[in-house]
Amino acid sequence: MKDPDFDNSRSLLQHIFANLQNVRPKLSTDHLYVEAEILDNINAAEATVAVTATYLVWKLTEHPEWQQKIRKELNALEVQENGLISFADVNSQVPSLEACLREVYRLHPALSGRSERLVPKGGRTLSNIYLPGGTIVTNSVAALHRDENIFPNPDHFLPERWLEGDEEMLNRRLNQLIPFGYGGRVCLGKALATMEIKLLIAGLYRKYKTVMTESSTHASMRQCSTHDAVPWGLQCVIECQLVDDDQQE
Ligand code: HEM
Repeated sequence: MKDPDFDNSRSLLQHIFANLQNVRPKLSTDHLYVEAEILDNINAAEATVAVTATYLVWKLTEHPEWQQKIRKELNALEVQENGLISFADVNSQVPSLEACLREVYRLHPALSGRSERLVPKGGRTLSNIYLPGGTIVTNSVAALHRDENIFPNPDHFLPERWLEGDEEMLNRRLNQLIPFGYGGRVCLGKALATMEIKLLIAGLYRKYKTVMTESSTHASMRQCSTHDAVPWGLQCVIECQLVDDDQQE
């Protein structure tokens, strides 16, 4: 049987070609352009997810009590016929994982460098400063994410800040959490990245616990750079130990 939605859907490559043919027919065979576009997407999707997943595993290893909370919530989920739990359930019924991931997005954004924007024609006044049209402006993700008025004890990994408190404060925190950028050029892979990371963590911590090794330390895990910001030590070495079914916390 044919699925009309699937038959009508296009791959990214088909979109690029269709767009080129409609808008810039002369460039329709410009392979360099297409290659650059594809490489751009691969690059945007690869290290960002790896860096975020690495720091989430590291933070959970440093804070085993959060591993236990996540595992407890995962174990309460229905197991499907294929032996797996569904992403819909992981996404909606594991609040501890959501809270830990948000804390990692806040403390260790994979990209915290420039996301430039151009001030529109006519200029704009921001915080009482007039910016002429055409000015390139940017923001500081680190300053927003470590604003102590919104995130008390900003340098500490405190997932509970996403699970407690009144709704107004939670919304202010969410509004100030922008690891994927903001506005018209916000990251296109935000939902995919979050799905990949949550499924990875769910798969790992349902069966295993992770413990520290001597090879990775607070110093070696310091984040460097603002673009695909990997740890200084260029690695995160932890040990995975199978959790015995009888010893499930
Ligand atoms: C945790 C993982 C990721 C993080 C932290 C991240 C972060 C970002 C940031 C900060 C931007 C710039 C947004 C802006 O200028 O406001 C961006 C853009 C982009 N990202 Fe991601 N990203 C991630 C994963 C992905 C994935 C998995 C894909 C694709 C499958 C992807 C595709 C893109 C694309 C295509 C853009 C350019 C959007 C545009 O300019 O219109 N990203 N990302």
